[in-house]
Amino acid sequence: MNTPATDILSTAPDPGGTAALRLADVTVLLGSGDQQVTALDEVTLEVQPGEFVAVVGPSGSGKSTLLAVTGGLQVPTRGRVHVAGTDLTTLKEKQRTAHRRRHIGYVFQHANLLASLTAREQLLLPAHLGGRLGAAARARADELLTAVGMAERASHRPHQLSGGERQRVGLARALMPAPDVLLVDEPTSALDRARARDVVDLLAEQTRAHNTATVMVTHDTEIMDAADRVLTLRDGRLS
Ligand SMILES: Nc1ncnc2c1ncn2[C@@H]1O[C@H](COP(=O)(O)OP(=O)(O)OP(=O)(O)O)[C@@H](O)[C@H]1O
Repeated sequence: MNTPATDILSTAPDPGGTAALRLADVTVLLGSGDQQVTALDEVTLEVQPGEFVAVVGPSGSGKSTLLAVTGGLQVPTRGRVHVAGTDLTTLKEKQRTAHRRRHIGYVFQHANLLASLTAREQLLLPAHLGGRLGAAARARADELLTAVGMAERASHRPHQLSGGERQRVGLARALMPAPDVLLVDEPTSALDRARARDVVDLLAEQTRAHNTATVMVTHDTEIMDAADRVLTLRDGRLS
């Protein structure tokens, strides 16, 4: 009997599908021997463009490992990680770095701004270092600073900004290369409740405005409602 065409199609390899981010059966083992830990255990996750997913989990549940693997900083022991249609696990380190710079934006726990640069310069630095600092980069930086409500503080340095304002600059900087995937690590841990709410609402808004597939890891359960989907990580398993 012939196999119907639909069956062939449904089983055909689909490297990325429509998802901007796709993790398939990702397992990460860390350490060795008696000390070996399963940091991620068969994690499968798809995130569509414009979707904001929050991953909550207690300390040691695998949140940092999930971000490291998704961001191409760490290669999983097993499984596949597709970002913008490319399987990061098949790339050599140099290609992976290039793919990461082009397709992934990162918002850090403490913004990680450079002390000597103004807010605007933080956004322009990669273009400057890459010899691409032209009118288009400047216009994009200004547009993003406006989008995150920081246009009037564009000339301020980090010590002249509040924690929430620094996070806004960090978000604008992450959006500069128009990434397909935005990875966010505990963005509210240094903020009071009102500022945490502002930052997470802004993340949701910017995810939609820029059509990024956003994954935020956090242990802060009060900010979860801003996400489209909330997943829980426990002992390396995602549910
Ligand atoms: N280099 C390593 N060698 C062995 N085990 C490790 C290593 N790094 C992390 N682990 C373990 O892997 C598990 C997952 O760690 P991970 O840092 O991803 O958790 P986390 O949820 O981010 O924790 P936290 O919220 O405290 O930062 C933990 O049990 C941790 O102890």
